[in-house]
Amino acid sequence: MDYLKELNPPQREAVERTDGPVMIIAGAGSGKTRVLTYRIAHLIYSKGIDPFHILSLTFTNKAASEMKHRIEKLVGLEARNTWMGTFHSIFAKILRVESDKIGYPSNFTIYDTDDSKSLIRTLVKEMRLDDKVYKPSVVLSRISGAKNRLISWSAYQADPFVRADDEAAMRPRMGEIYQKYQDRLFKAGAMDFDDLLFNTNVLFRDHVDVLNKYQQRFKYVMVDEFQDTNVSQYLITKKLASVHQNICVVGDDAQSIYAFRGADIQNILNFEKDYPDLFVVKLEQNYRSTKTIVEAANSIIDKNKAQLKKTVWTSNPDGELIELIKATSDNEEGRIVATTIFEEKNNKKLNNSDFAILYRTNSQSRAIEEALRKMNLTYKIVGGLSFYQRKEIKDLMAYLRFAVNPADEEAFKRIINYPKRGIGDTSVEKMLVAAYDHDTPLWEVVQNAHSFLGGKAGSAVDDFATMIKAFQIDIERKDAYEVANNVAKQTGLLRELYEDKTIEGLNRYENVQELLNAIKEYVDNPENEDKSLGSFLQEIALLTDNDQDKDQTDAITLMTIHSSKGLEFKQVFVVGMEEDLFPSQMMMQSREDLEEERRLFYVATTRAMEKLYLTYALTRYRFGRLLNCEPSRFLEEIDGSRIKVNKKMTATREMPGALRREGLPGSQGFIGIKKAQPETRQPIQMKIHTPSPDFKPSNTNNLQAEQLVEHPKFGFGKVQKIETEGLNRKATIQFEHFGEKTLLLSFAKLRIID
Ligand SMILES: Nc1ncnc2c1ncn2[C@@H]1O[C@H](COP(=O)(O)OP(=O)(O)OP(=O)(O)O)[C@@H](O)[C@H]1O
Ligand SMILES: [Mg+2]
Repeated sequence: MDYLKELNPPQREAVERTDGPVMIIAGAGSGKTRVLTYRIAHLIYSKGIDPFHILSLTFTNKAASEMKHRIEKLVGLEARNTWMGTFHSIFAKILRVESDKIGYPSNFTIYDTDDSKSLIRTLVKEMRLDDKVYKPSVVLSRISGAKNRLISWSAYQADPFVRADDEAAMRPRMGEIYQKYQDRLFKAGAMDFDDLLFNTNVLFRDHVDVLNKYQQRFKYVMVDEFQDTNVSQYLITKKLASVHQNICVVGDDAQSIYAFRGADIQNILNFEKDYPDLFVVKLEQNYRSTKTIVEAANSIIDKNKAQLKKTVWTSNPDGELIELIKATSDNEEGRIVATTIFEEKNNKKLNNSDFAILYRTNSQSRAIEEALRKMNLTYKIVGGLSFYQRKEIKDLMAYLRFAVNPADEEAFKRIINYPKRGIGDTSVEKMLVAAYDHDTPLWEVVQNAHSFLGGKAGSAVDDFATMIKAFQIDIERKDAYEVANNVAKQTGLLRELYEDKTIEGLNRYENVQELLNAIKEYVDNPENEDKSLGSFLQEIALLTDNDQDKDQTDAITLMTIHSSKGLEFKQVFVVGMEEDLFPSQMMMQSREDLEEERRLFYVATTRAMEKLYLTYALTRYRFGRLLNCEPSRFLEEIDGSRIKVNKKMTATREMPGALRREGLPGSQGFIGIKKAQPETRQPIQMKIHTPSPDFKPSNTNNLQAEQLVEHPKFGFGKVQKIETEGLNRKATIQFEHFGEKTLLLSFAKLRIID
């Protein structure tokens, strides 16, 4: 077998240099991931290394499974035994084995972001703080930032700089919340995502014998997308590799796009210091994209000051010019993208899966989805509100979580009175307070609740506890599927959904069935040795946004640029190329932030193999308001000779003459385009709006005309007028997608935006 022939000389060198520290920092599409894949194959095949001794850390679990399959093809089934996955999934597995060393049960729960925010909301309420100042998302990102830099709550409280920051932001009690948050997680036998890494560091720091064991096990350590590792991840890898020193990291500083999550470009620079005898490989040839795309991408990233110098070139043909498309509105942008894909598919005999549509924020997908649906083009959304974030799925999962770990407070709050069994909020609060005031495990309180709740609520809690105990006996004896199936039935959850005969109800019922199918699949899969419910739950908790496209249908991929890292598609559409949207207004506080946005643009363009489209709209609904937009400054930064304005598209649309503009960007710049007339919008009957995650109805007593609001079903809108008729106050609201509606304010649930 001559797999080494499929590599160019520097790639081959990186593959063959298996021992000692190696770093590959190279441009997009130059074969970094390919080198890692072949390197593992080479270790197994030529060096006879037991796959069990190889650890490889990837950005998504999907990337890991693709890599595994590729290696399997090269060296056979043995490859399955390599340790491959995201940092979170690998170290969650290790923590499950070693949890007792740090005082956790082995069946610890993993809290997702919703659970974390809900816990923070509870704490903020208990501390009688203002949740507008201590917003759960803000508090969580502060805590997360600290943990990713390995700052514990006590270090946080002791650090005068951190304190000064919080005080300046009028949030002096942040450190206290952090402490309480960790305490509650611990008592609930739960870890959030950041804890998986933080606690691994604690484990390795305090238990040398454990560290030793894993140092011996992982003789070869590899990290893909190294530019996006944070300090916590870097330290884990460094510790693991410190005995054998066989560590290979690959990445591209130009693609570092997770600074906001604590990724630190400094890791690349430190790496050279930490390993003085480091072997550095340069890969310069791009195999992915046409010359046009490679050159355009180079011209973009050149504008960044902070970057390591490197050259990227390709021997691929020039290919087609990049096409720039202007649309009058976001809806028209969607229509143009859909028709273009339709034409390209026919002309070039492409599949749906050859196309990707990338955007800066998830909310942009709506207009695109509508247009694709109208043209009957199959698509899938990666990320966004995923299957496992749906309410009905979270409900059943909460039952399963609680049965496995009855200390799990967030799961408890979700299910104790769902389906309704007459246990009111006050009773629930009483139980939680009892647990915290007397420092008693929640499960013990629940089992004895009748003694202090009494009456109907008391006996309802009794029944609940009996039911959970029966599930726990099941868990000991049966596989995950049998248990889950039984839980869905016994709790009344399936019945509740079955009896709801609306379309949404039916959908929810089917979703729960789908979850049960997924568990069955998990149990039937011979690759999963541990078929217990606990093991299934852990797997699900660690799914990353990119892991959920299991079905094999031929579909166009829609996703944020962030999720597109490492992937490639024949044709790529980057939509919403507008100032304030991309570069994003929200992220732009400094020059560094602009550079990070630019790297994001570099990532987007370098996903394309054959053809790149860039589109922008002149008007767009954002935050419930029709806004005029200006083309993104990034469009002017691309080498003008690599791009053409799609005249056909702009000319065939009915647009005011002043908007039709010909010629290439760059020369005069086209930021000066006259503002568009807002398109007259027809209310479109479309799917019900999904309310914002933190949707909470506002007090509307002082609601006035011109204010922007969000309605849980009709979405965003602007108040036209307020009228009073007898005792009733009515608001007439122009909704973005549902037209004008008049609502009675005593009934309508509205969130006031500003
Ligand atoms: N020597 C080679 N011969 C042929 N094809 C190659 C070679 N090296 C890489 N490729 C192909 O080029 C494409 C890009 O490779 P790969 O995904 O490994 O690049 P990368 O550097 O990891 O990119 P990114 O920075 O986007 O993660 C893949 O389709 C890969 O199979
Ligand atoms: Mg890669």
